[in-house]
Amino acid sequence: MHEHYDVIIIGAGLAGLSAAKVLNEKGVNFKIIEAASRAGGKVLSSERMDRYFELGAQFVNEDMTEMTGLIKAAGMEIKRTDITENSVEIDEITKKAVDRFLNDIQKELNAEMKAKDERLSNLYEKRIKDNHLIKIIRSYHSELLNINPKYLSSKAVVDSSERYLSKKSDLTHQASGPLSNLILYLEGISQDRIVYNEPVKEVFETDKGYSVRSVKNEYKANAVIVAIPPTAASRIVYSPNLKSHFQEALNSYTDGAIIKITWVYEKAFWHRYLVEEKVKRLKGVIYTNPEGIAVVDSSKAEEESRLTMFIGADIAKMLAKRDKAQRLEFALRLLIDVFGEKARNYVDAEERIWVEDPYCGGGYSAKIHYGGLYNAADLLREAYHKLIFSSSEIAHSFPHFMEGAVRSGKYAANCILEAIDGR
Ligand SMILES: Cc1cc2nc3c(=O)[nH]c(=O)nc-3n(C[C@H](O)[C@H](O)[C@H](O)COP(=O)(O)OP(=O)(O)OC[C@H]3O[C@@H](n4cnc5c(N)ncnc54)[C@H](O)[C@@H]3O)c2cc1C
Repeated sequence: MHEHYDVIIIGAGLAGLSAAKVLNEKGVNFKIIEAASRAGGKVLSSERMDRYFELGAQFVNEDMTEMTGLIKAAGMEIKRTDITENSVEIDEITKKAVDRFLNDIQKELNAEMKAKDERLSNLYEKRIKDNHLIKIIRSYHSELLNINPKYLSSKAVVDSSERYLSKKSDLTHQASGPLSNLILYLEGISQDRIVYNEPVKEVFETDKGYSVRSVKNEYKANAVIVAIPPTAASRIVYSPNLKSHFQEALNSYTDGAIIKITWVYEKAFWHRYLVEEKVKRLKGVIYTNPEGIAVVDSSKAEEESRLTMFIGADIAKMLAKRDKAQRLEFALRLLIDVFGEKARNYVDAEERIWVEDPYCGGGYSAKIHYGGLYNAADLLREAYHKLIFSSSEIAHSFPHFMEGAVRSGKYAANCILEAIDGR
């Protein structure tokens, strides 16, 4: 006999754990089925005796109220990232500031992106004459969207950027301690109702509800929340009615690719950098060659000095195949090109390759490819009978961020509560 649950949640990332928190408050009998041996998904801290690194998500801002609330509930504070108004992003080749330029061009492009769907790269390659500027924009998009812009739907990109409901940068704040504390806090709420190491393979609608089959077990429930990235969800087998309703929307997404490397230094040598004959503080470096790499000052105010490099899209896929020493040397060489040999004198470093992670989507998040349904998120976030999808990608607000995942999980749980008995 299989135990019958009110709700099965597939995935114990932030979306799934946040959905579980709502269901727990309403006394619902639920179970979470997680593919990996740990909860948290793309939130992952590596902790050592003397320091920790955030290997996945790290930054928040003050408009991300669900996340700031959870960080405090988990016993931590919100700390400022050590960047100032005066900080700039520079282009590695021309050594000119690029962030203002990128903002201006983005506003112009957004209007055109909305009008007609195109491959994102076509949009600016047709309109911008300067090849170097094209490279900067391509590099910027490859890192930020972690997919080569030639594969992406421009309309979907602008649609999700409009759902980022903040005028502030997403880098301004961080938790005072490891985000794994937040995951532990949420896991504690669901306690023994999470099973690990059980990738879900099949979801079938039956006369009595749903049958969810993992690699080891079959679970029965009245309702299901599929709280995993849409690309991971597209690899599950569904009963014919679910397949015909959702599969096209799920197949509209493509996985990202990202590698994150963080170095710790004794001194923040990037605090005094000559940009266009003025000493500026660097907030990030956009490299134009190779494409798709950005570096940010990830230090927290009054804490040790850190630089974090994000390597996105094609270059991330290429570097993922090299061994660790080769990859770190390649990344370090880029820092040395910009900052000189002092970049070599780091005291500690940590990397994480997310590329081709089968369950977390490979990058910051999955994105809608050109030719897919640009409004796939709208379809996926509406319940069909008693099944609903949830993930940072499809959130109404702050998609692709932790905040979006939490909001999406809460929203999905409330929809399902309504569907099962109006609680
Ligand atoms: C390097 C990196 C840096 C980032 N930086 C930031 C940042 O600074 N700020 C920010 O806000 N966001 C950041 N993000 C994005 C943020 O991590 C995500 O938006 C958020 O964590 C996604 O949560 P989720 O629950 O939607 O999905 P996930 O975290 O992907 O969780 C999905 C869960 O479902 C499980 N799963 C998948 N398939 C199955 C299956 N078939 N059966 C069972 N379980 C399954 C997975 O194992 C995983 O545990 C970053 C991401 C990365 C990778």
